[in-house]
Amino acid sequence: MKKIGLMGGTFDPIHYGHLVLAEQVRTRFKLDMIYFIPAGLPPHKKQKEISSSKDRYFMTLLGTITNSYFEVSKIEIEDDNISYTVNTIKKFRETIDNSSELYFITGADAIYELETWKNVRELLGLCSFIAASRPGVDKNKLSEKIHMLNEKYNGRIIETSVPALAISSTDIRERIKKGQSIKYILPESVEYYIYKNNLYREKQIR
Ligand SMILES: Nc1ncnc2c1ncn2[C@@H]1O[C@H](COP(=O)(O)OP(=O)(O)OP(=O)(O)O)[C@@H](O)[C@H]1O
Ligand SMILES: O=C(O)c1ccc[n+]([C@@H]2O[C@H](COP(=O)([O-])O)[C@@H](O)[C@H]2O)c1
Repeated sequence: MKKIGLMGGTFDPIHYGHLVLAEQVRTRFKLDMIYFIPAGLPPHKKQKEISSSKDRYFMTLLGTITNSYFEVSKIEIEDDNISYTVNTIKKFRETIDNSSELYFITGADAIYELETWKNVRELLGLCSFIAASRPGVDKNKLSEKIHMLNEKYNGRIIETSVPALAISSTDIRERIKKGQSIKYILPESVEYYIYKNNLYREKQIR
């Protein structure tokens, strides 16, 4: 029986917060593999403000390339519909062995929004969730929230903590706009990709 982690995100861009979370969870929960799934059309983000799925896919590929336990899945970016996790899990299940266990990995912020996700009851019946603390999130409140969700939906949300990295994609995009350094916040290859493709810069006024 295999234990497979799924790490969904917009990854605009992928950064060390995502990678540390995934690696810590992989080793702690003895997962055989983690699939990073860049969202095609992320349900809760303003579509026109996000980078193309091609750029986010390439950055996710570059960012995960040095870890042989990490793969990148095109399952959401190849689909023109909104990337609802419940649909992704069902589709992903069709591609793997029936006995495999699926663990959807998220940061604490996603847990607070979970009840707004599509078909949350069905979703929690399809896979376990691993919810990691994230800087700025109160751990007691997170535990209470997880307890409440598990009771209400008969879910399997497991709490874990990872080394706190106060990094977000939003902050990286802001830094680039302001011309500040992003070195050591994300993999160098991703940093190069961003500069080479001129991502996240204000439009030039001519
Ligand atoms: N620094 C971090 N520590 C722990 N979890 C994180 C961190 N950054 C992102 N995550 C988690 O990774 C998943 C994907 O996140 P996402 O791609 O939206 O990144 P983000 O940095 O939160 O992006 P944005 O700032 O654009 O909202 C989410 O479940 C999120 O909670
Ligand atoms: O299924 C949903 O309704 C849903 C709503 C919001 C977010 N998600 C998923 O949660 C993951 C993190 O989302 P985000 O917006 O923080 O990058 C990503 O895989 C999204 O597809 C899923």
